[in-house]
Amino acid sequence: MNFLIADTFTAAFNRLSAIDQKAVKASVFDLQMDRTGNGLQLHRIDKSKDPNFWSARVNRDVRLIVHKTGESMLVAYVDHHDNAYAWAERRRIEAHPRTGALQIVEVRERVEEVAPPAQLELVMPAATMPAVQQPKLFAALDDDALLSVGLPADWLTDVRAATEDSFFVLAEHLPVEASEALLEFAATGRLPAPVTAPAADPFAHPDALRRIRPIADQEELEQALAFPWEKWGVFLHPSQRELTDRTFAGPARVAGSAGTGKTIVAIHRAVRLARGNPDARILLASFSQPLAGAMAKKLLVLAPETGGVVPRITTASFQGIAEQLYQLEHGVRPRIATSTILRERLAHSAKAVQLKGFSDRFLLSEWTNVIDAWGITSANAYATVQRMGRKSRLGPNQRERLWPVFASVREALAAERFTTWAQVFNKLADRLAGKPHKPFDHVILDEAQDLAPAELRFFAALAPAGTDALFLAGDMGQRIFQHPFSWAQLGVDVRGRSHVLKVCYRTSQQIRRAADHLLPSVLRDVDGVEDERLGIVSVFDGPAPLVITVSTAEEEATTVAKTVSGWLAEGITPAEIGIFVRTPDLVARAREALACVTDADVITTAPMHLAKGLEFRAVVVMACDQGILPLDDRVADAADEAELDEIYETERRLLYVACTRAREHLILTGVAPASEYLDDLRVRH
Ligand SMILES: Nc1ncnc2c1ncn2[C@@H]1O[C@H](COP(=O)(O)OP(=O)(O)OP(=O)(O)O)[C@@H](O)[C@H]1O
Repeated sequence: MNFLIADTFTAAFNRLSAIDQKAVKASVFDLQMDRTGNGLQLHRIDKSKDPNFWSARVNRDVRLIVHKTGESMLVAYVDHHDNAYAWAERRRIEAHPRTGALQIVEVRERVEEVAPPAQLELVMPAATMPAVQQPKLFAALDDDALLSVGLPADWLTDVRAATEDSFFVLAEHLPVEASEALLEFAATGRLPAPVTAPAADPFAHPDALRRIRPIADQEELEQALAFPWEKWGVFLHPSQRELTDRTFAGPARVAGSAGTGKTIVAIHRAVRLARGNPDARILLASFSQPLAGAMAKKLLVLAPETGGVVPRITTASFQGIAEQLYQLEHGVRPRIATSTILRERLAHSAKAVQLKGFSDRFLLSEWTNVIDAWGITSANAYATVQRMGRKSRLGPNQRERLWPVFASVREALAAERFTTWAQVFNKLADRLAGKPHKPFDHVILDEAQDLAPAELRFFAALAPAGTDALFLAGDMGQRIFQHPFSWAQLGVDVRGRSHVLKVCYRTSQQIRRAADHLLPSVLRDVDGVEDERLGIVSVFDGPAPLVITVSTAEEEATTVAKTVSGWLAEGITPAEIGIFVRTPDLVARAREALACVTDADVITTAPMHLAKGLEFRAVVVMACDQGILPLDDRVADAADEAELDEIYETERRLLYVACTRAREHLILTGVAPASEYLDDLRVRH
């Protein structure tokens, strides 16, 4: 007999007190050992429409709801006595007649039972909103189309009557595959192709595996109950599972907007590869040490078994792993030239050759993004380099004049035993290329959109080329540190092996939609790989983000303090709040605003660049003033119109990253005249 648990059970389990949870765990373990349930006093739930629902006694008050057939025992729900019964009385578990996926269907009897739609707050002030009757979102879809995406027949009428505001309330009652497909239809006018059933087994359908997981043994059960709030540890979206399980003949990439679970896929994939081959050595790396640390923690959730796969998965930051390998080779850490040193050496060399017409900023940027990034070591190489991502054109004469400056800086740095990160990565890549044995079998990288050329070369060389060697997770819309360049030219060709995730788990529909207005709907990289950003759906609903422009910094501080205090009063903890500003200097403005707020020291205040990869229940993006977003200093850096465009776009992406850290609440504040980007967020959706 199959033993299974449902996500409705883990979610309900999570809401119980610690004492009740302990008792429930013991009962579920008993049930797994003795699947007849004889020891647990099973009672059939007579009032349920589904004759296979039974209750099992956990303690005086708590009841476990199981669904028992000849072939399977499914742990479906748990709650205090009356609630547990009420839940089971209103559910059916059955294979959907069209898709074949097993579903937990909420029985739909009377239309008025569904709560009226919540009044949604809108970004625009109410006074300026025209009072329009909302169109029915799905009126154009016939029964056949609605059933094809897994909508239970009971809900056809409600869905056809749904408007934009009422749909989210309704969506909570529907199986997720149906609500996601309908949201995608609302966003794009297209219904996604249904997931085809692989076999006659309704439990094996990819949509069923999102909510119901077969448990093979006690170890798996322990893992599933160890961190019930980490739903991703047990239940994956079919598109996430597919990318976790698939074998790729060459380098592959997972893309997707913020919060679509790219990191989750990267971690699952690492564990899957490690479990699949007991000798495999895997690198799971991310942009920074804190992000690598966060992945290491999640890895333990997914593979808690001691002595298991975790020791074979190395988690590290991009620079961290390079530093370790450098140290192994050279016995010392690399002596990295800071940007102050570089600026000083460049100015000195420019003066020595009496170079005119190029600013110090330009020299540093050309050094960092062209000479050093691409490892240019000769005048010839500089004459022909494509200066990828540098939009300003440089003719042969200009390059000839510039080269002696860069050549002398290279010599000066070498003489002082300085190196740069790009040199470290490039040298290690060269060394690895000649070695028959590589340090890893599989390399998985998160935040791949911010890889520099030398870093990509290095990571591509870390594992033997071939099946599943390199897997990259990233979102072009969040590229904030690097100029774009061709991955294919460096041998990392992901064309045909690039997949986009479309379900956003982090950010409410309202916040995600507003943030999406900051970016184009399709992003294309240098190799022509496209990320389509239309049709992304969020799995939950919340208040619309607020955009507030005030006249003075004091007024802004008062607004932020009031908002944050309101969140705290609502039960959001200080650790669940993040405040982001454009530059490190502005962090003081955020701290001052929090001066009178309780437990303010636990609230994260940071520059936007450090927001990457994080998430908070509530976020404030402060100081969105003109001159700050985009940052005047950076705009002044632009060598020409084309470079100016790139700077504007990068600043926009930075704001997108900051906004998409928010799960439920987002507020943006600025002192007038405010950042022009705020107008995009204010657009009525
Ligand atoms: N299948 C899932 N079920 C439930 N929650 C999920 C699932 N997949 C991801 N999540 C949750 O969604 C949030 C975002 O996931 P993750 O950090 O992997 O997204 P991301 O695409 O890497 O985001 P970003 O691009 O912003 O770094 C996390 O809280 C994660 O736990």
